[in-house]
Amino acid sequence: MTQTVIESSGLHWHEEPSGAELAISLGKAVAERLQRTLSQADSASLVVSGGSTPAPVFSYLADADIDWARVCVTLADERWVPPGHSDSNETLVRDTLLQNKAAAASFIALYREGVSDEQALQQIASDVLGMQQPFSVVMLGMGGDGHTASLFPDAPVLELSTAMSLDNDKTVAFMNPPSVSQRRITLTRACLLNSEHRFLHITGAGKRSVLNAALETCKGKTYQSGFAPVTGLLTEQPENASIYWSP
Ligand SMILES: O=C1O[C@H](COP(=O)(O)O)[C@@H](O)[C@H](O)[C@H]1O
Repeated sequence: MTQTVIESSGLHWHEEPSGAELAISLGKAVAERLQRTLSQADSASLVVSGGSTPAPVFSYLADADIDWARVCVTLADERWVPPGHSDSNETLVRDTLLQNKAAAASFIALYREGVSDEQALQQIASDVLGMQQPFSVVMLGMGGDGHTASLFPDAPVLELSTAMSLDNDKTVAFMNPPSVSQRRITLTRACLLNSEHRFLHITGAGKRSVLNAALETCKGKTYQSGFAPVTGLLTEQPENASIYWSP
């Protein structure tokens, strides 16, 4: 593994030659962080992302020797589709992470059925805030447009600015970015930043360029309108954030 510190931001960059090796390095780092919390507290909390990138890390973690019965897992964001749908992040997590040893972990779903939006937001906030705080580990991904979780750059201005505001005391928010077909629900930036450590997991030259351009634009400054949302999860307490990348 190659490890460097990005000079302009102080962020730690970890690089492996392949996605399979990256999944192992990242899986080990996440497992160590969970163990660290479990050695100091009754329970640990793990926030994970969905999409196409994290499946190999989830499979690694599913076999990790951790007291999973003391770990609670939730999602950074969800597509508003029921479990079982091919786009459901919950389904990905259940099929890849919550297997084998990790099947003993508890899971808080973001998708809720049969309740109003307001009730869903209240229930999720209450469940998520019941997890070990600050979160032991937050695992983030990034889309080619610079979104992370479901904090999309093209979301309606008020939705995005509220979800990104550090003065926002809401835990979770609905997002309606026109670039994607489904409505989204996401943990807010303030909620995600309340974490011991954030790992950003990205692969491919394209995403590396997007991230580098985003970091160059923001120059380590706190998030403001016009910056790629992903930077808002990296430039605050950069010592508590690491980027894991492979081609
Ligand atoms: O839609 C989403 O996109 C991001 C990135 O996904 P990827 O497929 O490009 O890895 C993901 O982190 C997020 O959880 C997901 O809902």
